[in-house]
Order: sequence, then structure tokens, then C-alpha cells
Amino acid sequence: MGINKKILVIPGDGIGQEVTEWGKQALQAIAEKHGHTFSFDEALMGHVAIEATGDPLPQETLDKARASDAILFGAIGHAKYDNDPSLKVRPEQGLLKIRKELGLYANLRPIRLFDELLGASSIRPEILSGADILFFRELTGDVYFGEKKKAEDGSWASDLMSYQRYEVERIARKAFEAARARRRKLCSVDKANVLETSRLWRAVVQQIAAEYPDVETEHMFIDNAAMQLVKDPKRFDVVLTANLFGDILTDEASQIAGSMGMLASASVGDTTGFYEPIHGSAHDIAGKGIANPLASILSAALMLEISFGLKDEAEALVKAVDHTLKQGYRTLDIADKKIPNDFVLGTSAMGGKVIALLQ
Ligand SMILES: NC(=O)c1ccc[n+]([C@@H]2O[C@H](COP(=O)([O-])OP(=O)(O)OC[C@H]3O[C@@H](n4cnc5c(N)ncnc54)[C@H](O)[C@@H]3O)[C@@H](O)[C@H]2O)c1
Ligand SMILES: CC(C)[C@H](C(=O)O)[C@@H](O)C(=O)O
Ligand SMILES: [Mg+2]
Repeated sequence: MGINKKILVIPGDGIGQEVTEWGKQALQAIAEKHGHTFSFDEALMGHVAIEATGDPLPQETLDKARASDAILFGAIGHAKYDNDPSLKVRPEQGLLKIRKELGLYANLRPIRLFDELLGASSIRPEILSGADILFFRELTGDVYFGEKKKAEDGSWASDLMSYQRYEVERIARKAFEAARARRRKLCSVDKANVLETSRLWRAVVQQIAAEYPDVETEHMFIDNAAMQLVKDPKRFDVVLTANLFGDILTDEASQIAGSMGMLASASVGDTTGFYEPIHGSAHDIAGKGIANPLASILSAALMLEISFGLKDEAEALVKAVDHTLKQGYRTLDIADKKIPNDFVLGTSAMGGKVIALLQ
């Protein structure tokens, strides 16, 4: 029996406008093929929302988000703000606010390496082969959401880093449950040799670990983790970490998968699931039609599996991506020198290849 779902699409800024169309089309193709009914609405966030309404997260977007069964998001950001730190209203505020308002405290970032991309990475194939990591990045706490202060005369500024015990507990439980369903290994990453928040983090994770004696738990400092990730990515299964550390480590981990354009994510918690590539609006390539749409398509697959429980359909999407890569097609970011020119595709052509396999 087919299911009915309301999906809100928020393309956002820059390449968000270009790639999100393909995540949406993938969902549409899956619905048609498998007898589901997905209805789509669209809303503004980020720079486009500031331009249209003065607000990076208009109330209308938040209302639509609350009324939907899942959200497909692209990216926000604009060079204008990155180049002018004095601007008070900023696109990123929209993304942070929607995460907080929807209670999306757990950001799952799978590092999935497609076999075909082994040679595309700058990391040696023998180091990469078999790497498969699931990051649990805490998403609604940490220094991102602590009090911000600055002196009028510009002589100092501060951001408060803080965590509540319950914030660590709830994401730790989710991460341990996931580890149980995978290879039963969990690495919690912190900076407990320096930070009070990390000492709280470590104590809470140790306490939750006692409830999961079947999961092999280790604690690692963030600086070491950043190094181990590229030295020996296969040593990791589930990685649990705080908001800022998770942000940085997962961009680094994109090099295990080959490119930022390959990494999808699911933000979940109290309410509607929110699905987005981990990349940003990519000013350097925005408007050129060359962005990799696969992270958006893989984010749609996470939506099917996590929010809608459609495991087979999610797998069909991942297989279509895999098959497209096996056919030899690449966007520029994942094309090594050996790929013939006519197999290097733009955003729409690449998205179209995946959709064709779903029909
Ligand atoms: N979730 C988000 O919306 C999000 C995430 C990160 C950055 N940002 C914002 O995006 C803007 C640009 O930030 P940045 O340059 O540091 O990070 P970015 O992720 O936008 O880009 C980093 C690099 O990766 C490349 N890249 C990213 N996605 C790609 C894709 N799909 N295909 C091919 N190449 C891709 C870019 O071309 C760039 O060289 C900033 O304003 C930042 O605040 C938003
Ligand atoms: C744009 C920014 C607020 C965001 C973050 O730091 O969470 C981004 O880098 C991400 O990874 O989604
Ligand atoms: Mg980031």
C-alpha cells in the first residue's frame, strides 16, 4: 500500500538552488514507481529569504516546516555576508534557528564510499577501501547556541560554550542504538583534557556506555581524531561528537567519500526530519551548473528510510547513484584525470542519469 506524505522543499542559496531540484525529482520518481503520493511545497530560507522578507527564517517557512512530514533542504549562504562580518542579519541564522525550533538535536552524517570513487580521492585506495562511518553530530547545543557578546569598540568578543547533561544523554543514546545495529563500535570525540563541556560530555557518555556493554566504546581527543580519520578511517564505525567538532570532522571526512558533493545528512529529534547535503552554497561554483547533485539525492534516500520507513525505496535510490557511477558518469568534483570528457557531466545531466534509472 502506498503512503501519503507532505514534503517541504527549501532550496536556499547558491548551489542549494541547483542541486535540491534533483533530490526532489528523485523523491517524485520513487513515489511514481512505488505507488506513493508525495506532495511538495516550497519555502524560503537564507539570503533569498532576507532579500524577500528581511528575515532569514520567515514565520511562513517555520509554519510550513511544522506542518510537513519531512523537509528537503539545499544550502544557505552568500559571499556578501562572508565578506562583511559587521552585518547583523545573516543567512546562517535561518538554518540555526530552524534546527533549534524543530528540536533537530541529532545530525546523522554517513560517510559512504562508493567503490567507483576509490580512485577519485586524494587518499590512497588501500587506506580507504572498506571505510564506512556514521557520524552523530550534536546539532542544537554547544558554542553555536551559547550567549554571544562583543564590545562596542570591537576590542573583544565571546561565544559561550555550554552543554546540559540531557543534551548529551539523548544523542548518546541514539548513537549507541545505531552502533548496536552496525559493527558495535562507538568512538566519542571530545576535548576533555581542556574543556569543562567535554568533561561533562565524557562523563555522560561513559555512563550511557554502561547500558550498552555489547558496544566497544572509546574516547578520543578531537585533535587526534582529526588525524586518525585520514590515517586509518577503517578504525571508525559510529563517531559521536559535539556540534562544532562534528561540523569540522565531517567536512574532513568528505575526503573519504571523495567530495563534499557526496555527503548527505539527516537531522532528527523531536519533530519533522530535516534532510540536507553537508555542503554549503559554494560561491566558487554557484550558477555554473556544475555542482554535484548526488548529496541531495542521497539526502532524499535518508528521508525515505528514516522519516518514512521506506527502506527498499531508499536502497533503490542509493543503487541508482551507485549504478550511475558504475556507468562512468562523474561531476567535476569526483572526476579524476582518466575520465573521458564526455562522461564529465553538469548538475542537470548527472541528476537526469540517476532519475532515468529510477523510472
Ligand atoms: N548547510 C549549509 O547550508 C552550509 C554548510 C556549509 C557552509 N555554508 C555556507 O556556504 C557558504 C560557502 O561556504 P564554504 O565555501 O566554506 O563551504 P561549501 O561547502 O559551500 O564549499 C566548500 C568547497 O566544496 C565545494 N563543493 C561543495 N558542495 C559541492 C557540490 N555539491 N559539488 C561540487 N563541489 C562542491 C565548493 O565548490 C567549495 O570548493 C558560506 O556562506 C557558508 O556559511 C552553508
Ligand atoms: C552554515 C553553518 C551554520 C552550518 C553549521 O555549522 O552547522 C554548516 O557548516 C553545516 O555543516 O551545516
Ligand atoms: Mg559545515
